[in-house]
Amino acid sequence: MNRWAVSPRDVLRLLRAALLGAGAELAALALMATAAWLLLRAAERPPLGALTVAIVAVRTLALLRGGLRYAERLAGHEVVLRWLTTLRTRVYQALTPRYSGGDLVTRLVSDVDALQDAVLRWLLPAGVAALVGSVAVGVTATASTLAAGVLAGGLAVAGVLLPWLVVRSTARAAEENAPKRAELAERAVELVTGHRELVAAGALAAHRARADDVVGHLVVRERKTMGKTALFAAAGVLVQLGTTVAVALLCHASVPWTAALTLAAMTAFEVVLPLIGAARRVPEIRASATRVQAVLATPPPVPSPRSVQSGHFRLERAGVRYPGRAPALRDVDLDLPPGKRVGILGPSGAGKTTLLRLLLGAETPTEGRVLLDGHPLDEYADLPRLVSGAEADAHVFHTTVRENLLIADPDATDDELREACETAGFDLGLDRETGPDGDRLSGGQRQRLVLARAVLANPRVLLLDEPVEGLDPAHGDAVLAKVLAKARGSVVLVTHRPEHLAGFDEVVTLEDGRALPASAAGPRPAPR
Ligand SMILES: Nc1ncnc2c1ncn2[C@@H]1O[C@H](COP(=O)(O)OP(=O)(O)OP(=O)(O)O)[C@@H](O)[C@H]1O
Repeated sequence: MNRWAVSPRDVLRLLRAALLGAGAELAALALMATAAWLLLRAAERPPLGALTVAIVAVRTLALLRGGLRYAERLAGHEVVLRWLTTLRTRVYQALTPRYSGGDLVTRLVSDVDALQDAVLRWLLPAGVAALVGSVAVGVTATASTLAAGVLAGGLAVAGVLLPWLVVRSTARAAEENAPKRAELAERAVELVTGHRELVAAGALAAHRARADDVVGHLVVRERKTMGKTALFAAAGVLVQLGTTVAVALLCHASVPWTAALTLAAMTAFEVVLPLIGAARRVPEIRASATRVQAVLATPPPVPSPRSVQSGHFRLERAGVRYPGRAPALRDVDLDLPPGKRVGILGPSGAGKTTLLRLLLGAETPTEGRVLLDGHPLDEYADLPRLVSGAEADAHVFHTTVRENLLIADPDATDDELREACETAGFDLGLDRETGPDGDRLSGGQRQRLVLARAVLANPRVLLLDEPVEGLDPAHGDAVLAKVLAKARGSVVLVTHRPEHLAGFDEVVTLEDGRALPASAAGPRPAPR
């Protein structure tokens, strides 16, 4: 099996579908030719016996055409659906470690579906058209090589040149429209997510007008492209007419045989002409295929069997730089053996969350190294079991409080869940619905639910990102003290309040992504 997950059996199945499709179209072609021959031969009033074979052939071919078309649809869909099942599994396996949410769905559903269209609407019809066209040219050659040459030329123009022109013009239009499409997507998202703010500022109409402008621009461009495609399709019909007339004039055979060949030529175009319309989707399919190929080409990180031993983290001159931005973090050294408590201070944007994300393995250092027991973090499959916590953007599942907590400890009893809630200062009932990503909770409740989950998980390395920021100071201090008292291993606490770090083993103060030297960071908190 190759990178595209196409097995030799798939190729055979595809070939079978193409042969069935070609059979159906050839039956249609023969039906037209035989019917024309029959009509004109009947006009010569031959004995009925001379027409019997043709009469039976017309009936047989009509039945055969329908039957073969049905069989071709079945065979074509069978091969595509089987192939897509394997391909989707491969793409999913390659995607899950690298993407999530909408991006994953887009790549998995839209891109792979586009490949289905590539086979059913493009590859199979093109194969069938080539087979039918070749047979039509071959049969015409028995009467006149010149007519056969003209037919071959006409079919090549309608089946190759015109679809290629459509692909070229659609691809160019897509390229030109890409910035406007991106702008439209951005404006649409702004209109939806920022609707309330836009209404409050009285700017909704202006924003909507700008979005309408973009839509108007795109509609004009789309119409132009559609117009061009329609012109190419019309040109295809003209080529069909011209070629058919030429075949009629150039075939020096009996009248019934000439009529049969002429109608056969015309019918051959019926198989080829749909390729012009189908060519419109080629650029889109090509883009999807490139994206799927890129996903499949990069082997997914294979989690090694390495499992955590002592759980000793070490940052060595670690840094993170987002493209086109000043470094979010640089040259940070940190030693975090089991049981050590480290506090992180620093102004907004100093890189505190980025540092936690490095320890979680959610961010890869662009400079330096982040090691766990001496090995890079991506060598561990079970990292989330060791290190977790209450990150600012932790996900709240759309279910009840209980289910959200049980994720941290599936065996916990209701009493244990309540105890964790109490520790985190979270006072809603366990059956309370949380809504999508916790939007039926207040900001503070959401934050404390995430904290209760971290308490319940009780990991060997607990990371807390400003966990009591929304609470009033006295209540926040009490909650934090309880949470820290329950922590069984190392703790890294990001906070704006140095008094939270009393008793911590080390305090790192970040500024512009750098750790300040200890003397510049102010007095160290009292030891525990
Ligand atoms: N995904 C991202 N892409 C680009 N820049 C980012 C990204 N995430 C963070 N940054 C930038 O990196 C810098 C550090 O961000 P970080 O979230 O670590 O700061 P912080 O100290 O946690 O701030 P705060 O106290 O406000 O939460 C900031 O300048 C931020 O704008």
